[in-house]
Amino acid sequence: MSDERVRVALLGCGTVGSEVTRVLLDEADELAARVGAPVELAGIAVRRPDKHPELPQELLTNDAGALVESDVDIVVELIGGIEPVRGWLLTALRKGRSVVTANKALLSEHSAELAEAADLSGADLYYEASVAGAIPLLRPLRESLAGDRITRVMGIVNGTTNYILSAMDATGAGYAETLDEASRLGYAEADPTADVDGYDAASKAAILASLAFHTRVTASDVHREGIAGITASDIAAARLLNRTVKLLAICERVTADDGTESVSARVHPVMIPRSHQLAGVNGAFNAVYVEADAAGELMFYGQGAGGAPTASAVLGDLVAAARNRVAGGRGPRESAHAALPVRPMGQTPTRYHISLDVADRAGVLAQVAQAFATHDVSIAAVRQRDRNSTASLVIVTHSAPDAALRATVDEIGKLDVVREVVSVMRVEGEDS
Ligand SMILES: NC(=O)C1=CN([C@@H]2O[C@H](COP(=O)(O)OP(=O)(O)OC[C@H]3O[C@@H](n4cnc5c(N)ncnc54)[C@H](O)[C@@H]3O)[C@@H](O)[C@H]2O)C=CC1
Ligand SMILES: N[C@@H](CC=O)C(=O)O
Ligand code: NA
Repeated sequence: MSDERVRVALLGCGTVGSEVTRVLLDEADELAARVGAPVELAGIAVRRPDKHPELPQELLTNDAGALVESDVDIVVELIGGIEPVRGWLLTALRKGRSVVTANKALLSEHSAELAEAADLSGADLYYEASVAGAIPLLRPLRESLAGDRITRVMGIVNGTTNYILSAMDATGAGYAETLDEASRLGYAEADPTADVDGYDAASKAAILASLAFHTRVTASDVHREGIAGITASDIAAARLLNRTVKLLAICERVTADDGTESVSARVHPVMIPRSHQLAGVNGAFNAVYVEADAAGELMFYGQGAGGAPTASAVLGDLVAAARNRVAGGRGPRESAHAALPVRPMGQTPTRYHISLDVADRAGVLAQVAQAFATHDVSIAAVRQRDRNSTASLVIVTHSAPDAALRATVDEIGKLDVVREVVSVMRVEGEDS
């Protein structure tokens, strides 16, 4: 074992940071054996040191900037958000300190400048915990699959919304009470609108698309819809079709007829058949499918949120960065050479489920069908149920550009014969 210590600065000691601290202090000998040198916690930046009587007081500071500038080898950032963290991490990387972070909000907007700063000094930048919590997913994309051609990454990447949707589906629980529970359990972001409005999943989709397609994709490139608009009617409409509702991140490599390639990345609620493997992913669990030319289909599953699971991924990165310090060498650098354009959502082929209450009289179906024909959208299935003077129509389309599907829904909503558009949602997967 090397005599040289690897000195670690920890920024933030909340849900995830407190679990990382516990392991660093309690499992110091074990970590040293794995790294090949002692790993020393040099300081912990917290907002209010007086609020942390449980931590070694000599390690605490409220000056994260000064801790980053001090004599440390690795900075572990578990505060979250973009500023002031971005400045601290750029400073750390420019000074040659390796960075381990779980901060998807920052990475999905600023990974290019962080990667450039890391390259200039030769430092490592690791962020396994930023997507799908404990699940080893970014390392497989960056390393194990680096020789393959990935075509699709799709899955459930936000634990909070999956926890809420699972509860709504299983027990009919209300949205607000379930969100409070997800926050109490440490799954939700400090501002939970990042979860429910899909920002967190969009950040993760940007990170996944960047790694999968060797292209810089930022959160603003990702089409984003959250679950705030999901109602009991949507859940009931899905149930009638033996489907359930999940918030999915879908990243695809799209090849046009002329062979040119682009990338599509989107986050939105989707109805999937109950027989689909993602339908059985409940609570704060995440699951991600990766499709690659040679590997075929791979599935990654596990705890996507929570202090201890996320700390597992952070500590794995910390050990990797520490080993590089001790043995020399670097982790994988940014790979963005493909620089594919991002395809707008309107051009992305999707399929819709549309549930309508319509007047129960002759010619209604023809008017509705005409709206589909006008936008060149073909219908895969129609189901009708009569209720007094109203009928309920459930329509599932074939694949069509999303813009055409949206235009069809707008037109249908304006028809006199349509009393209410009850539910509109994209669908994935075939009914068995
Ligand atoms: N909680 C989870 O399940 C997961 C969280 N993450 C990410 O991990 C990071 C941390 O998340 P949590 O631990 O859940 O958040 P948290 O809100 O529990 O902890 C953040 C801590 O940073 C502290 N902080 C804020 N400003 C500070 C400053 N200027 N100096 C020192 N400390 C400061 C806060 O007081 C708080 O204790 C975020 O980037 C989050 O997105 C990633 C995966 C899962
Ligand atoms: N708020 C996030 C935490 C993990 O990334 C989630 O709910 O998934
Ligand atoms: Na992960």
